[in-house]
Amino acid sequence: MGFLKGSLISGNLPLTASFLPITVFFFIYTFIITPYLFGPLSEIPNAHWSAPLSSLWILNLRRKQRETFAVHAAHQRLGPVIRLGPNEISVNSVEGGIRTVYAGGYEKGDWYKNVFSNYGTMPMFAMPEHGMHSKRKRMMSNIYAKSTLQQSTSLRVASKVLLQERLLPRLEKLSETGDPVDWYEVVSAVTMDFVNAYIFGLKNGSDFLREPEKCSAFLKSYKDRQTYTFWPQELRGLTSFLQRIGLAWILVPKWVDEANAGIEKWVLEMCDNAERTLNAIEEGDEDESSTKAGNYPTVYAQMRGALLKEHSKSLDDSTLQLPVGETVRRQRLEIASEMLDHSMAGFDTSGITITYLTWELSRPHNKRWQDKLRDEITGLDTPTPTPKAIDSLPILNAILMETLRLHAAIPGNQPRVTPAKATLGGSPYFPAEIAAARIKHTIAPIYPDLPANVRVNAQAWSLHRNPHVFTEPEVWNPARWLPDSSPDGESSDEQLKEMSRWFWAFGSGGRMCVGSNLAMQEIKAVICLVWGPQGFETKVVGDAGMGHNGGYLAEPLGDENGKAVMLSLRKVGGVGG
Ligand code: HEM
Repeated sequence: MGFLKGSLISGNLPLTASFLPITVFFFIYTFIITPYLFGPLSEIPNAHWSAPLSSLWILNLRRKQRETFAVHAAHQRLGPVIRLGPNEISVNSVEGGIRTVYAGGYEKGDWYKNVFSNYGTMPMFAMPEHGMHSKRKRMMSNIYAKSTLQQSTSLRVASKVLLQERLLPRLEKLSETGDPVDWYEVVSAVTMDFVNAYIFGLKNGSDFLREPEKCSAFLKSYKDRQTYTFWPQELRGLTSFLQRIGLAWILVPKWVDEANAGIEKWVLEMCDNAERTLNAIEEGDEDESSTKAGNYPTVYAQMRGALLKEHSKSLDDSTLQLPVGETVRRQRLEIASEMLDHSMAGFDTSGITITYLTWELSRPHNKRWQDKLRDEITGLDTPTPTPKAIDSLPILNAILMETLRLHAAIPGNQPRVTPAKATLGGSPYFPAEIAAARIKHTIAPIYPDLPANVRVNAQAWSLHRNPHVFTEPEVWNPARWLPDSSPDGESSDEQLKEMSRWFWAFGSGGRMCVGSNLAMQEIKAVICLVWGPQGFETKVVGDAGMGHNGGYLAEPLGDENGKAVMLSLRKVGGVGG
């Protein structure tokens, strides 16, 4: 036996010795040499030395919400197309970049679906594929068109009530006490009430402006949840596995689910209230007076009507038609999921924008812009100008555009997935001016075709900081958005055109923000109130919390007390205009 054992062991040795180097070489070749040198993405510069081998580097940054800055630094070092992981790249150019990736063909994939579904059903923002998405978008686009918004009686009335009767008295009271004002919290209340008034009608929406404690509690729980989206979004498999064995709480605490359920319950109540308003109108108990009072649930009614139309069109036999109430009841959660998304997508992005805009305007070195803005708005000669009149103010527009550029509320990556036979676009034969632009890093180099299912990202943070398009990109300078033919302007028509091509605060293509016109109208109306004829002089008294979050959203990080920017308000305008 001893002999047999000995011979077996000694007989194995040469075999292991000859296989070991081959196995090691095989592994090195497959998992290190190939991804580095021969893989389809191997020509693209690596943002980190480990990028061809593993996603750990980028995942770690995402978990800490510091990705935006690291990716930007890599683009500055390595050019407009970089590799973030074995199967992931980032682009930072218009030609050979966002123009191709976001024009259609590249789908959203599961990244959005994994966290932006509500009540177990997807709103259009989360829909992975073009077909179902474009059908839904067609249903909703018209009510968010600029002309619809400017002419909406319900929105005009709601806007007047919110600004004149709720925001103004609150700001006046705060200015009288002389206490520093937590501005991010105040504007989050305005933007939440505003978007909800358009979706559900004034009386059915939120009333955070008059219920500051409720607003504070909501904001805290809404923000605290945010960091936990990393797990289902980036590591779906692991999160689902832990869910199946009842251990999901290791990654995502139970209170996060409870907070999500609380938001769903709240939005469902607003939907049910909106439904009651519509029923009252349909039954003749309420008439156009509900519109006159700002109570018409415009967005809710649009989706409900579109789904009812779709339902009746889908039936060959009209006798199969269900009563309206029953059809709506069956579609209750589908409508609520879409409304929840618009409410949440609308309030925080606009609130973040107004917060950064106010911060910039209230810093001592930007005082001249605050003065110019006040002069421009008071020139309108009415405390309640129409949205059209407000929209025509060039300095106001320049201040807002510059804020959306430097402090885009969604500056982070917007992932898409390559289809089969994907390319980043561009032509291998480029004329002299394109070659010159290429040298300046404004156009991506041409890389070979990309394989299917590669994650491709772009981020507004980097697109908005291209020094060849935006001179001194880190400086907040509204003058760049004004033509050099105007007294305060700096840019030629050509420069203005080029900056607009690179402006990406609302994304681009078929998945571009549906609420951009609402956001612009609402933000401009708030600015007109704060610095208009009834308005205030604002100064920063504390801004340690104004650092940007480096994740998908860029809300201010907050100081040790969670405060973003503290302002002093001094009433300088006349009461009642
Ligand atoms: C300053 C304010 C806003 C900014 C900066 C902003 C930005 C964006 C961006 C960048 C996207 C594309 C995101 C992606 O593909 O990952 C988007 C989509 C979207 N936004 Fe906004 N947004 C703002 C206000 C609003 C408002 C007020 C609403 C309310 C209706 C809204 C509703 C939506 C919806 C529903 C989508 C998804 C569109 C689709 O899937 O086709 N947003 N937004």
